[in-house]
Amino acid sequence: MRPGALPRLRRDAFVFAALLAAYLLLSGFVTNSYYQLMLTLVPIWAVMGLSWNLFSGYVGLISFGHAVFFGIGAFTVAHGMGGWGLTPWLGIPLGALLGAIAAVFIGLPTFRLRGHYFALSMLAFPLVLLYVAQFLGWQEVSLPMKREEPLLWLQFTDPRGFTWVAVGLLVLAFGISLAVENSRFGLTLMAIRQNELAAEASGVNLRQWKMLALVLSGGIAAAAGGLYACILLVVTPEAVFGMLTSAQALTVALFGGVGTVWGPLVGAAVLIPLAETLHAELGNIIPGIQGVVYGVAIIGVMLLAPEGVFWTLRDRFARPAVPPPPPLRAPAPLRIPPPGKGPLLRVEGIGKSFGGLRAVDDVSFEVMPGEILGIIGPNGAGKTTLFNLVNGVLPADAGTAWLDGERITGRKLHAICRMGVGRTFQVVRSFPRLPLLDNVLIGAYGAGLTGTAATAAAEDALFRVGLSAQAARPAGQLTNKGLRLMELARALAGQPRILLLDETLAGLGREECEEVLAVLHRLRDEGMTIVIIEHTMHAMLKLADRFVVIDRGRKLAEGAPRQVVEDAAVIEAYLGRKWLAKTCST
Ligand SMILES: Nc1ncnc2c1ncn2[C@@H]1O[C@H](COP(=O)(O)OP(=O)(O)OP(=O)(O)O)[C@@H](O)[C@H]1O
Repeated sequence: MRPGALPRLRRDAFVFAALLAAYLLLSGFVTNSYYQLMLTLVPIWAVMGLSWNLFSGYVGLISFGHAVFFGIGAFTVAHGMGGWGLTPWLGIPLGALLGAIAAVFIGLPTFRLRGHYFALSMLAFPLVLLYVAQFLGWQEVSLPMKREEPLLWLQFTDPRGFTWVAVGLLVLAFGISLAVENSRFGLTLMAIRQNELAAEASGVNLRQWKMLALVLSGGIAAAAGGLYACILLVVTPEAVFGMLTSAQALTVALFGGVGTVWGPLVGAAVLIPLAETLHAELGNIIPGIQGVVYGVAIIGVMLLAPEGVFWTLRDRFARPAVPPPPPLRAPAPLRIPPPGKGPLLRVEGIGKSFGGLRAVDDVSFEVMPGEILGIIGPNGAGKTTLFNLVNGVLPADAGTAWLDGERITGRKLHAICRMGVGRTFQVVRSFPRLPLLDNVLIGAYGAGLTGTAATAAAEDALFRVGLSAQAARPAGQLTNKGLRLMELARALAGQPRILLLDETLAGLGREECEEVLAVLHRLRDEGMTIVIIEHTMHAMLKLADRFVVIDRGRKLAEGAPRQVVEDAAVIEAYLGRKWLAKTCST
C-alpha cells in the first residue's frame, strides 16, 4: 500500500458504503419492473466502467474492445447453464477466468502497438468473436428456465434480487479498483500512463504491468457479462460483442472521470438511467437512441469537463487538504557498492543511424567512479541519442557499453535501470494531482523496492534534493525548478550507481541554477557518479570534472573543462569566439 493511503481508503470505503445503502433502500421502494431493471443495469455498467478504467484509465491505452471480455463472460454463463447445467455462481467466475485468459492472448500482440494503433487494434477482437459466434450458430442462446431454485440459478421472480447481486459484483469490482489505486500496482500503472519511456527508465517492466492490468480488467468485464446474461436470459452476439457494449464501458468512465474509482460510478449513475429512460419513451420513434445519448455525453464532456465530471466537480468544490510532510530525518547514506578498479562506465565505439543520418558515430569515453562528466555540443549533435544508447532506450548499431565491467548494451531499458543506471529526461512529466512523495516512489518501486523500504528511499531522495518540506504537496504546484529536482529525486530513489542527467538545468534562472548545482555537488560529495548533458556553459564549468564534446554524432574533443573550451575546434563548432572572449574577460 502507498504511504498515506489508509485514511483515503477508509474514507472512500465509507462514502461508498453509505451510497450503496441509500441505493438499496431506493431499490426496495421501486415496484415497477422496468425501473427495477434500470437499477440493476446501473451497477453492471459501473462494473464495466471500472473494468475499463482499471486498464485504460490507469495505463492510458484506450481500449475500444472491452466488449470481447463482456461477451466471453455472457456466453460462458449461457452455455454453462444450458449445456453443462452449471449454476451462474460457478459460470460467472469461470467466465471471469476465461476473460482473464483471453486478456493474455489479446495483450501479447497488441502491447507492441501504441496510441491510436492500439485503440484500433482492440476493435478487432470483439468483431472477430461476433462473427465466430454467428458462424457457430449462437445467434440466440437462451438460458434454461429454472425458477424452482431462484437463488441457485439466479432466476429471481422479484427483480430486486438481480439488483442485490449486481450491487454485490459492484462491491467486488470497487474493492479491487480501490486496492489497485492505492497500491504500488496502481502507481506504477499511472507512471506508465504519464510517460512510458520515463517509467521504463525508472525500472518498470512495461509489458508485465500492462498485462496484469488487462488480465484483471478482462476478468471483471467478463464477470459483468456473465451477470448480464442471467438478467436478460438470452444472449445474442450483437448484444454482447457489439460496438455499443465497448462504447458504453468507455463512455461511463470518460464521462465520470478516468483514473479514479469514482468516475465510472458517476458515469453509470447519470448515463444509464438517462439512456434507458429515453429508450423506453422514444425508442419507437428514434431507434438506437442510447447510442445518441453516449455520443452526446462524450461531446459534452469534451467541451465542458475534459477530465470527466468527477474531477471537474472536485476541483471546483473540494480543496483537498494537504497533509503535513513526513518528519524530517537525516537520510541513510547513498547505497553505492564499491566499484571495481577501472572506470564505472565504459563506452566503446558506440553508434546509431536513423535512416541515412548517422546520429552517433563511433563514440568512446569512460567515466571514473565519483566523477562528473559533462557532455556538451551543439543542438542536434547526438547527445541525447548517446544517452539513449547507453541506458537502452535505443538499441545500438555498433559498439558496447559496460557498467563496472558488466555489459549493458543489448539489455532492456528497465533491466539497465535495475543494474544501477538512473536517468532523467529533457521533458519532465509529473503526476500533477499526486503528492510529490508518490511521484518519487515510482523510482523506488521500479528498482524493486517495496513497502517501507520504498517509502524510506523516496523520502531520502526528496531530502537530498531539498524537497522534503513539500513531500505531501501535489506535484502540480511545483515550479520548473521543483519539477527538475523531483525528477532527480525519482532517479535517486532507484538507488542508482550512476546518474545520466539530460539538461537538468534547462529553463532555470541563474539563482535556481546555483541551487540545483549545489544539490549535484552534494551528491558528488556523497560519492555519486554523474554524466550530465547541458547547454548552460557557466554552470557546466563549475560542475564538471571533465568534458566530452560531441559534434555531428562524433566525439570532437575530451578533457579538462578549461582546456576543452579553449580548443579551436570546439570554439568553431559550438562555443563561438564571442563566448570565449566573454568568459576570459570575467
Ligand atoms: N528517433 C529518431 N528518429 C530520427 N531521427 C532522430 C531520432 N532521434 C534523434 N534524431 C536525430 O538525431 C540527431 C541527434 O539528435 P539528439 O536529440 O541526439 O541531439 P542532441 O545533441 O541531444 O540535441 P539537443 O541539444 O537539441 O537536445 C538529430 O538530427 C535528430 O533529429
